[in-house]
Amino acid sequence: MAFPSLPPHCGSVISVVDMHTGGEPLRIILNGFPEIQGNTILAKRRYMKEHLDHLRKLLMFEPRGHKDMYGALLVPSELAEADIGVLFLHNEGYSTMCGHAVIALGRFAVDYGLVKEPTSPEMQINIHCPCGLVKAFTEYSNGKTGAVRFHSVPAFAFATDICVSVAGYGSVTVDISYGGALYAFVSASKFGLDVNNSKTQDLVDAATAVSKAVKSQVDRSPTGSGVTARVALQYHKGLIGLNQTRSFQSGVTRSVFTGRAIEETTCGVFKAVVVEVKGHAHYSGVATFTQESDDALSGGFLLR
Ligand SMILES: O=C(O)[C@H]1NCC[C@@H]1O
Repeated sequence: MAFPSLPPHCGSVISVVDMHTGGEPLRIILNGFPEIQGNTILAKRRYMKEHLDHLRKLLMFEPRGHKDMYGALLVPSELAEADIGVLFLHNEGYSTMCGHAVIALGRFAVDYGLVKEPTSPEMQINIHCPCGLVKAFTEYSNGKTGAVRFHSVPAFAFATDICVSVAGYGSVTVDISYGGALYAFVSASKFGLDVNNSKTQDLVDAATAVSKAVKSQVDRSPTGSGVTARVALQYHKGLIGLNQTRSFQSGVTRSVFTGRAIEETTCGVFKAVVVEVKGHAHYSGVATFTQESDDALSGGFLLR
């Protein structure tokens, strides 16, 4: 059936491009947003949180999104070497780093002409994230973008063998490591679980319990910043050397990221490493979202 004309729309209209990286969604905002004020990326993040949080909920929550939706809002950066700046959005707020988003943005920036004439076999894109400058390298040949690798901000083991009390599970030993965001690592076997074979909900329940004690989460993809933090932790423990590539598979989607420590560095008082993470992102859609003034649910809601 052919529709002769579009129905009338009123209220705000926001256009997005949807991608996913190993199954983890990313909604990139194309237009329809007001200007984000602030002289630095962190000031812009605060401005968005204080003045435009309703737009995060509009795009991340149902009926347009869902609890696990992620978003990227491109903003100008104050760093001369940055090609683009980005704020990351999700169901709870604004993260400092999002590796799966960086992988998707590596393609998007080239495909949407946000950076100068692409070069083959790879194009470097400097992405200013709230955690700092992240260098993405996008494969490019015959006019097509491919896999993306990125170099993290310095990553380091923050604390190891920390005992935390986890509701319902008792005392659990965790390692805490930074990969642009802080992660707590705990062996699934301590919960009688296996990341490849256990039910996702059981893993989520265990991670949520640990999260309540030390803050963490379970992801569809292997998690870019999580892989970064994990490689830094393994390097710190002497389990891997420089340039030793490890593969990390999502127990949920089976998608794979690779990670390796490529260089020693420091971050304040911590011995740190620059970690390279590589993965694939794909486009999944283009959408224009609208909001009607008489829709009581138009601001977004979450059912779980
Ligand atoms: O890849 C990442 O780093 C992100 N994925 C969802 C949670 C993390 O921020």
